[in-house]
Amino acid sequence: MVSTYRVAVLGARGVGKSAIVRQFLYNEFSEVCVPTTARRLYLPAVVMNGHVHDLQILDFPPISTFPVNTLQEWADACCRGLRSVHAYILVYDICCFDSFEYVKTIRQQILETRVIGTSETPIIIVGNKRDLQRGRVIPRWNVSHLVRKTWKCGYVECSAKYNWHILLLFSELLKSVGCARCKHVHAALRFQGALRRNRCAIM
Ligand SMILES: Nc1nc2c(ncn2[C@@H]2O[C@H](COP(=O)(O)OP(=O)(O)OP(=O)(O)O)[C@@H](O)[C@H]2O)c(=O)[nH]1
Repeated sequence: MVSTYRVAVLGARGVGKSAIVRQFLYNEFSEVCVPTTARRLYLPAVVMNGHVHDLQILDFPPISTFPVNTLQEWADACCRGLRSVHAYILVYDICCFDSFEYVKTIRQQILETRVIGTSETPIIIVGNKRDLQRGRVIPRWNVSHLVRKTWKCGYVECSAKYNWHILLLFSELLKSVGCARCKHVHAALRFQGALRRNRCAIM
């Protein structure tokens, strides 16, 4: 059986959202900063522990506010599909304080606008640009403690540039969306990559 999971990647301008997705899908990284102007949909299939999962990864440009209802979601083309995903990846740049504040705000808005009675949509907080560790603005322990203990969210630090912990991020993601088969997976779990690498549509 193939399961399909829809995931939204959100974060402030230039934190590396697209770089993370492209590193995961294509094993490539570019120093050139090309601002995302419209949401992009990637449709990889991922094999994990012998099971195939279809992912729909939505890479969003920075949004000003999370849509409070379905009407607002559909009125703004950039936000379409945002409220109905199975998980959120909220990315910040470990060297940029404001980008963490952005993540805080968006997370709060997601919680406030969540439809009462629906099951919780997992949120994973990602600290990107770990290779620039010397420029870190908030101690790792403080963020990790806040995110894991207080927010009850997953926390991963990665470097899209050096492909460090990118697979870990997506394995955490699959685990968090309740993939029963993946619940007892340990660090040795292996992704066999995106099977249909070229399935990328710009919407
Ligand atoms: N050093 C370093 N640079 C990175 C890393 N990830 C992304 N960058 C750089 O950060 C810049 C922005 O990367 P993008 O992937 O375009 O960021 P984004 O969040 O998708 O940007 P917008 O969608 O326009 O908001 C680019 O110049 C990347 O090369 C990383 O892990 N380390």
